[in-house]
Amino acid sequence: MTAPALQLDNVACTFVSKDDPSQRYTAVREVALTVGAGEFVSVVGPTGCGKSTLLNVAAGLLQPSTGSVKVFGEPLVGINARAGYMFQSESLMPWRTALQNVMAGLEFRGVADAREQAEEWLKRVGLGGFGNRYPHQLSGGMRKRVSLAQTLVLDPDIILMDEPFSALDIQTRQLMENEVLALWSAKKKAVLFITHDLDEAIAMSDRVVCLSAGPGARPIGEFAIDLPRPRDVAEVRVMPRFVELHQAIWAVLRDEVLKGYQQQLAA
Ligand SMILES: Nc1ncnc2c1ncn2[C@@H]1O[C@H](COP(=O)(O)OP(=O)(O)OP(=O)(O)O)[C@@H](O)[C@H]1O
Repeated sequence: MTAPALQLDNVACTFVSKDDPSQRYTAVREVALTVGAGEFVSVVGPTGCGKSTLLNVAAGLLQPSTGSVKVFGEPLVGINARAGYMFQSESLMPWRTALQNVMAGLEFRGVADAREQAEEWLKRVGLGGFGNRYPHQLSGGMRKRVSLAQTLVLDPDIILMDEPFSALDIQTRQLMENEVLALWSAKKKAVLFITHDLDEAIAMSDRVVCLSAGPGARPIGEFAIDLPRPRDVAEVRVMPRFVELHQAIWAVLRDEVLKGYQQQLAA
């Protein structure tokens, strides 16, 4: 049996409290999470529960306080070199054109045909004619496409996405979600996708993992999404099975979301 792309075992992350440095805050604890090679897994949970923290652990940007992280069976040491990331915030370099942004990682690696590969990826994300534009000359959706090309051009075995489309309007967002699914199904990389949007999680994923509210957030439910593929994220939402899955997952998540919301109000 091949090792999972990503395996978190008994992971906990404790931070020094921002309000009172003498206090410690345990964001997540007892987290076991696996993403199989080629599997698309989403993590959903209330606001502030620790979703980004887990993604940072998977990326190797944050060392967990306890527990272990394995990447294709090997213990993760330092940055996860087999993963590419796409974050919520803009990650493009404003002084570089779209093409130069997509090329940057390949250049850094010393790849000889960086320009050709970057041009190819810009075409794949529908921006063939826009390589010479600077980020400020592109729409929000286009900038996300450039980010996507920038991530995928490096051909990572694991793709880590932290609410990548949350800033987009709903139509652009659905287009991007479908594009990601099409690209993913062609290459079948492992994806760990963080979102607070349950509809998006169900529409995209093979599996949805629910986290409890913090402190000490941990997985409290896991659901296999047995909807047929290929999927159109807008069409799949009206399928009876989608509605059933949504109800089942929301039943697990609802109280936790309320708890998370109340904690935010109290903070
Ligand atoms: N470096 C840090 N130092 C102190 N506390 C932190 C640090 N990083 C995260 N936290 C705390 O850990 C908790 C989890 O944060 P995290 O950003 O992972 O949540 P999230 O689920 O991604 O939130 P959201 O849904 O709002 O994006 C929060 O209470 C946050 O304030």
